Amino acid sequence: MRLHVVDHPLVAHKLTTLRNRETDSPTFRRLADELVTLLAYEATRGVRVVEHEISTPVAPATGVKLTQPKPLVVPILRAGLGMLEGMTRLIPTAEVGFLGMIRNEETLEASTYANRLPDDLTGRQVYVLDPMLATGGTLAVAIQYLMERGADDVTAICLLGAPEGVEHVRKAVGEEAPVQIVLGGMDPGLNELGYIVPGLGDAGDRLYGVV
Ligand SMILES: O=P(O)(O)OC[C@H]1O[C@H](OP(=O)(O)OP(=O)(O)O)[C@H](O)[C@@H]1O
Ligand SMILES: O=c1cc[nH]c(=O)[nH]1
Ligand SMILES: [Mg+2]
Repeated sequence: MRLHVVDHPLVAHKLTTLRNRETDSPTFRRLADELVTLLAYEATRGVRVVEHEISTPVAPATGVKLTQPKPLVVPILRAGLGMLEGMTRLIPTAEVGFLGMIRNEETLEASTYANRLPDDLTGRQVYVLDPMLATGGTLAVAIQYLMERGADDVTAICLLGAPEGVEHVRKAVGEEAPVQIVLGGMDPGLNELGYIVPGLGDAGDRLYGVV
């Protein structure tokens, strides 16, 4: 499993405003959207392409195009939905599947309440979207599930992560797994409620309001 923490001043600048408790929901949504596009640019360096012959107005040329089947993007509801548009702006032809997952706020265990994915993911390259990687319980379950269904290359894009979460996912999927985690920032740790510190609070609530 590979970890890439994006080191870019624009990402750090946008993350700072995102974290600020004074930032309202519309601004939070816009920033999450902008951030995912920046992170996705890094996260898709390994997107699969094949050679493609075209003719320019001047001469024949060999370029590349995305392979078939197209990459699958999987936002983890609810908060991951706030990253979907920014991702599909970069890969408009990607297919989109959905996983609805919720973390029990007492036990911190993740459970799945919705699943709308292609049945067979054999050989698929999958991009998972979830703004927060805290204990890692949610992401570990999601990645293991996608790999059980056949995905052979999984990249998770998260706005913020904590070392505990990264290590949990690493242990769950295994060191050699074809899994990559791309983070906009890595915070020092978690508090006793399992929240990332300093973090940004509850990403779902900040995107969509408290339910
Ligand atoms: O790494 P973990 O400890 O598992 O925590 C991270 C998860 O918690 C949040 O979702 P939440 O359960 O709050 O659901 P929501 O998106 O509906 O708010 C977040 O969006 C992640 O999915
Ligand atoms: O800090 C955290 C941890 C889990 N989920 C969130 O939305 N934020
Ligand atoms: Mg939440």
